[in-house]
Amino acid sequence: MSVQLGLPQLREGGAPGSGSQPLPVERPDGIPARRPADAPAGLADRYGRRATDMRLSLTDKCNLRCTYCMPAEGLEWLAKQAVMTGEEIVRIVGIGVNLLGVRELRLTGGEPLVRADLVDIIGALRQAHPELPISMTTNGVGLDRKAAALKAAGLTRINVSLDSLHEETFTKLTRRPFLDRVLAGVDAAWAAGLGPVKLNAVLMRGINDTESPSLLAWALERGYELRFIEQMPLDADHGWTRRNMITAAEIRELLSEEFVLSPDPRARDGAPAERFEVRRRTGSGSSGDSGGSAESAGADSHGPVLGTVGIIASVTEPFCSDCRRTRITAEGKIMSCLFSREEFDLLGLLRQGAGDEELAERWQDAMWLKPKAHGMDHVGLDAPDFVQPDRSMSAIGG
Ligand SMILES: Nc1nc2c(ncn2[C@@H]2O[C@H](COP(=O)(O)OP(=O)(O)OP(=O)(O)O)[C@@H](O)[C@H]2O)c(=O)[nH]1
Ligand SMILES: C[S@@+](CC[C@H](N)C(=O)[O-])C[C@H]1O[C@@H](n2cnc3c(N)ncnc32)[C@H](O)[C@@H]1O
Ligand code: SF4
Ligand code: SF4
Repeated sequence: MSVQLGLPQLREGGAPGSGSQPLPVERPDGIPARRPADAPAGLADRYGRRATDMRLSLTDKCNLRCTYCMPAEGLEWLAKQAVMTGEEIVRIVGIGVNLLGVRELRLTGGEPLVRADLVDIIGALRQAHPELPISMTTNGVGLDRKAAALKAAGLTRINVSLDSLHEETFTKLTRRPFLDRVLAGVDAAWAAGLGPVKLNAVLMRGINDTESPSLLAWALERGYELRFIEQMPLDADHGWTRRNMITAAEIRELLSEEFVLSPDPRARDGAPAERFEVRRRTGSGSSGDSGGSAESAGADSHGPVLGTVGIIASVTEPFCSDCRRTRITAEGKIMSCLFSREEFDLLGLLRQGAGDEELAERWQDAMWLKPKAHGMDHVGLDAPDFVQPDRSMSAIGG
């Protein structure tokens, strides 16, 4: 079970703040539950990082059942009243932006498009924060009908998950026959001006791994930025194994059959994706000579840059030391790390009548306790002491 962090016990009907019990000074492991008074401003943590990128889950529901995320059946949805309303979302985002230094917002889920009030929520967020970059990660089902409205409401850009261009493979991975609908959604997002359109593909051994070069060729032709993602242990079925996952080194090797990758000179800026410039492999057509690492390709030897590709290597090349993310789940819980086993019930406190300042302080306290990496004090999703969160990726907000 996840631990609920530091929610003060309020007197019945009483206002928070003066009426609340003080938070425990120390947790059993000796870490103070409140951040020290001289801690840096904003959403700082004990490891010198500061979260400025907020990822907010709009719902735990989804219309696909990707094998690396959800079970085929049997996952219960949150009760409607447990999920943040549009107004609550706007208030929480406002606290993050106005009081805590949040500079970017990502809407995710579950599947954000299944929320009937999605366009209204985006419109209200945009009205409150005219300059805030607001992006969304979606599976793309139904996006063809909503892309223009999302753009008009103020969405800045979009990422769409697309693991395969083969109907059979897509259906096997997502357990739903919706490839055509996703492709229509990707095109509509581009046409609506929601670019740069980024595509996410989780590679699964023996299913879509060998398709990676053709998926990249397809994306490059259309001007989409494809990112390959290492599968993480966040599936409801707990089927992940380190041995069976496709690593970043393998991804580079697979792509080297057709392409030459060289490091993108732009700064990474804490992004999960390491970006590479892509050129088509010319000459002998030899494959596999990159040894799993990016080559320094001369423009003449391999032709012009066709675009970029990203590799998100959360498992084998983690980027936790520069993590700038804070997460809010659909039921308004703060998760300081994707793999946190401790959550802080911000929505509960809000519904008890807490003011913005108090909510901001509690958010800071929760982030102060952010683990160093992978929910622990060290990296290692395959480490013996790693414990997979109770929630699947869909319920956390990926
Ligand atoms: N380990 C880890 N992986 C993350 C985290 N955030 C995102 N990811 C992974 O990165 C993938 C892509 O995330 P997206 O929501 O598409 O966006 P992004 O790559 O963070 O951001 P942009 O490139 O700015 O669009 C997710 O599917 C996760 O697999 C994180 O905080 N920790
Ligand atoms: C949880 S989904 C939520 C948004 C939307 N439903 C979608 O699929 O884009 C966000 C991202 O998490 C990724 N994801 C889900 N489970 C994952 C896992 N076990 N390992 C790595 N990435 C995962 C998906 O591929 C997707 O790109
Ligand atoms: S990855 Fe996204 S689309 Fe797939 S099951 Fe999870 S939440 Fe749904
Ligand atoms: S695993 Fe945790 S610390 Fe590492 S990048 Fe993801 S959210 Fe940040």
